[in-house]
Amino acid sequence: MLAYFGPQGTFTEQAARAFSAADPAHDDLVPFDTVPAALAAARRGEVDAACVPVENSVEGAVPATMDALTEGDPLVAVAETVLDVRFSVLVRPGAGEPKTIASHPHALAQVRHWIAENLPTATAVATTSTAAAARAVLAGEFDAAVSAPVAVRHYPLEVLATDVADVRDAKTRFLLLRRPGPLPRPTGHDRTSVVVTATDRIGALSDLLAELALRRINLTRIESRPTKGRLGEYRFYIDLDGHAAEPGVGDALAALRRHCPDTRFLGSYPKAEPVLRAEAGARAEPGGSPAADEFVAAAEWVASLREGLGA
Ligand SMILES: O=C(O)C(=O)C[C@]1(C(=O)O)C=C[C@@H](O)C=C1
Repeated sequence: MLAYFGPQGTFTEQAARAFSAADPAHDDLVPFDTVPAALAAARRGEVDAACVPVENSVEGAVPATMDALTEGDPLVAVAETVLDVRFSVLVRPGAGEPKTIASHPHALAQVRHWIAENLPTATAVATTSTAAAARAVLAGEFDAAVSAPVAVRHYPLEVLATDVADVRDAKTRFLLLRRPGPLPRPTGHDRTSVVVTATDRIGALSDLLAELALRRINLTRIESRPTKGRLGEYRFYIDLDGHAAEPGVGDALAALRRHCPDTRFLGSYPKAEPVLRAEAGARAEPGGSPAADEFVAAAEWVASLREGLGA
């Protein structure tokens, strides 16, 4: 069973269907109304895995996911997928000019200009998800919903506009998370995610990042969120190229853990779009760690010293 951030008709449901198509073990999809609820079901073992959004190319990180990943028992990502995001605006059949337009805050932020141009008098209202907005429009709570195009299959509404997006080629990345277990096998196009809390001292963050640079590991994303403890104390969510099974990445993870004992591993998993990232100039070589051979050779050398076989 696979939990997803629902209800039915969210973009996350589409992502969950992509994961389920790739792995027939996930043929039973169960919607949850919030990201924390979907992740909690995976933590309790009620479902095998949970699918949640993690970042959008226009609006950035999904804070609900970031917070829920560090609160409670660990979960690790085993796969990711990226979806194109374009919206449909749905209304009740025969309704007049919408006075209210509802959606997930990330979705509203991606159609702000469209609303200003096409429904200038409508008030935007936040709902828990794009599909929750469609459900609320059906119930008469709001007049229009900014939804995933598939939502109209689940809710008998009329399509006022399709292909709505202020930014062309917007994309959202989704993770498939489960309780810690054997890692997916390295593919040569992997990503590793980790959360660290940097202590409040000069150079703390730079020291952490230097551990990656020294090992020639490409950092693909860094986001911060407050720890919610002291003002000014932050967690850093780090994505890097490579797999924990690779010597250089494993070595870097150990170094991060030495700096920061509450480092939380969030998984090593195949990248959804290795070619696009490479084209963007993030890195030319496939595989996580260009220096993998050097790490193996150096570790073998140290092992031989310890055995008294080398110098
Ligand atoms: O509400 C949904 O349909 C979702 O799946 C969530 C979400 C998001 O969190 O960004 C996913 C993709 C879109 O960017 C808008 C909303």
